Amino acid sequence: MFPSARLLWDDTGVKNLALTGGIASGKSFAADEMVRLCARAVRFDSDVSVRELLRGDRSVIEQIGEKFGPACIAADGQGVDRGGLRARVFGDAAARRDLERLLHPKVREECLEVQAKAAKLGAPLFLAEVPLLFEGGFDFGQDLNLVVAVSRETQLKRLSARDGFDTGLAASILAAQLPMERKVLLADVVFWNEGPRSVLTGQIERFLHTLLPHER
Ligand SMILES: CC(C)(COP(=O)(O)OP(=O)(O)OC[C@H]1O[C@@H](n2cnc3c(N)ncnc32)[C@H](O)[C@@H]1O)[C@@H](O)C(=O)NCCC(=O)NCCS
Ligand SMILES: Nc1ncnc2c1ncn2[C@@H]1O[C@H](COP(=O)(O)OP(=O)(O)OP(=O)(O)O)[C@@H](O)[C@H]1O
Repeated sequence: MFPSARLLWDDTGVKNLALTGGIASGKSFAADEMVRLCARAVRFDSDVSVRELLRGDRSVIEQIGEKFGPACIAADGQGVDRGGLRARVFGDAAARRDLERLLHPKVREECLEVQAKAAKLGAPLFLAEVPLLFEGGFDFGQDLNLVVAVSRETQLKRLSARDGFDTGLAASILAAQLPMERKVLLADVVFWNEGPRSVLTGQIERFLHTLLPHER
């Protein structure tokens, strides 16, 4: 059965959605729009979870210092220097996998906690943004995998406008991710974000209207 068929008929319980895409494809914008359009939705953002671990989890910070060196620790020693760590892991696949092994179980644990809270609250929707959903086999029993997709050209343009990364770094981050075409094939639902923001908003409005016709 097409996975969304059950969701469309079943009006009870929280609908669990995973949202992914490539770097700078528009995941955060799409998630912002989903929670704006569905006020009772509960959201979890893996990138925010990672940032909190890198800022405040003493054991994570110490292990990163030991594994990847002092250039990855902030000058005041209070957290991880994300720029330093980015430069370290996107040039070295083994280091990146090591970092993922340290962080991903913690991110998933937090995701499951927020998901349990959403169910307890009786939220209609739980939305988890997981950039490496397919690469990492991230599974929280989601009903649907949503992908926000753009062409590589647009992705690189938006990434460089937002973060100012040089082309070498941008290419190595993209090389660490499944190609967008693969993500699109693995998706249950694709949002195409090549056009203006209003076009993505329109796609999300229609999707939510179909999934949750009684929710505003
Ligand atoms: C390398 C780090 C320090 C860079 O931090 P920064 O603040 O610049 O980026 P941020 O965390 O906001 O991630 C931005 C985007 O980069 C891409 N990205 C991040 N980590 C990875 C990775 N391991 N592999 C491929 N792409 C990645 C994703 O598209 C993500 O949405 C940070 O991304 C990190 O610790 N990554 C490892 C943890 C991880 O795998 N995170 C992905 C979600 S679980
Ligand atoms: N349709 C659009 N038109 C123009 N700019 C856009 C559009 N959608 C998103 N952007 C811009 O592109 C950049 C990337 O979008 P966003 O941060 O939502 O992507 P992301 O997938 O969450 O990124 P990351 O992988 O780094 O977490 C941002 O600067 C955002 O404002």
